[in-house]
Amino acid sequence: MFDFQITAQSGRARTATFVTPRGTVQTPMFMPVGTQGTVKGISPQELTDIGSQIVLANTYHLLLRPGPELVAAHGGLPGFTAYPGPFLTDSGGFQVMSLGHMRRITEEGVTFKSHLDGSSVYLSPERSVEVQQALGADIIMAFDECPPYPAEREYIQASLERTVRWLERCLTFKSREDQALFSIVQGGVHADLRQQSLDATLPFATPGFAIGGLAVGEGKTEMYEAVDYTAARLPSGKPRYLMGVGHPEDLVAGIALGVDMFDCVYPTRTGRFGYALTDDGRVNMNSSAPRSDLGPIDPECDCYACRHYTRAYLAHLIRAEEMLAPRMLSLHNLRYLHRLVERARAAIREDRYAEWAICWAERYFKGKN
Ligand SMILES: NCc1cc(CSc2ccccc2)c2nc(N)[nH]c(=O)c2c1
Repeated sequence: MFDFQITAQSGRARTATFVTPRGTVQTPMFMPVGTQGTVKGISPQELTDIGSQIVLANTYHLLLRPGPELVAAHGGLPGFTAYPGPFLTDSGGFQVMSLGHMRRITEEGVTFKSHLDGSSVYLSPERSVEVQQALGADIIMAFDECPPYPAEREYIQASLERTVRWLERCLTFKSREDQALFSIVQGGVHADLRQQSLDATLPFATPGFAIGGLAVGEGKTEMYEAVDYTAARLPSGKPRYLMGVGHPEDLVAGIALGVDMFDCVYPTRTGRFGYALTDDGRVNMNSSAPRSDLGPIDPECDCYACRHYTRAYLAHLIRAEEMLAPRMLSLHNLRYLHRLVERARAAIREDRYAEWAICWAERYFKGKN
C-alpha cells in the first residue's frame, strides 16, 4: 500500500513515485482542483491527455450536493465523474472556514450554514472521514482547522492542538484500508508552533503529510520560511503536500524545499478570467494586443489550444463570451503547470534543479517590474 519511492535527488528537491489503488503517480506533481466533481469545463479525457494524475474534490461541496450517498451509489468519485482517478479529497474544514458561513467550532466539530440553502450542516472528524470514505478517494485528508489569517498566536496554538486531537479521532474512526489518510501540520507562520504541530503529528506516521495553514494571506517570504522549516522536518520517505499552493513560482520554490504535491484553483480560475500562463509570465488575453497576434498562446506548449488556435482567435472568443475561451485557457494553464513539473522532474534527475529553477525564474520574471 502506497509505497513512496524516491527515484532521484537534487539538493532538497526529489523525484518519487507512489502507488495508489488506481495507479502509480510521479512527483513532484500538480493536482487540478475539481471542487464539485469536475475540473471546471475540462473533460476527464482532456485531463488525462494533458498529463493530470491525481484530481482533487471537495468534501464540503459534495456533502451539501449531491450528497455522499449518491456518489457512493456510483462506486465513488471515479464512477460518478468518469475520471478514472486517483482522487484526493479535502476534509471539508478549510472550505467551511474559507466560505465564512455562520459557523460554530467546538471540540466536537463544526456546525455551519450551507452556502446553498442556509440549512444547518455538521462536520466532525468522524463525519468527515465517513463522507470521504463514501466519496471513495484514494487519498483522504484529516479533518483539521486552517486558522484564519491574521490570527492571534494563542488562537493558532489552541487550534493546532485541537487539530491533533481531531487527527487521532479521524484515524480511530477510519475503517477503509484502501484509502490513505494524510495528516496536516499547522502552526501558522510561527516556527515554534510549527515544531509543536510536527512533534504531535509525526508519531501518527500517516502515509503522507500535508503542510496546511499557509497561502492564506501571509506574505511570500513568511510562507516560504514556514514551508522551508516544516518540509525539512517531515520524514523524507513520505510525500509532502503543500495545500492550496499555488502559482508557478510557488511550485518551483516549493519543489526546491522538498515539497512533492501541490494543488491550486489558480490555473483554472485565472484561465476563466482570460489569463494564460507562459514561461515569459502571465499573458492578459483580454487586452488588445492578442487580437492581432496570429501566433499561439505559447509556441513551446503542446496543448490542444496551442496546437490549433492563434491568440487572435482566443481573444475573439473571449470578447464574444464564447464558452470555448475559458475552457481552452484553463486547459492550457493546467498543461503549463504539468509541463512545469515535468521539466522540474527532468532537472532533478539530471541533478541540476537549482540551475534550472534560477534560469526559469530569470525568464519568468523578466517582464515583471
Ligand atoms: N490555502 C491553503 C489551504 C488550502 C486548503 C484546501 S486544499 C484542497 C482544496 C480542494 C480539494 C482538495 C484540497 C486547505 N485544506 C485543509 N484541509 N487545511 C488547510 O490548512 C488548507 C490550507
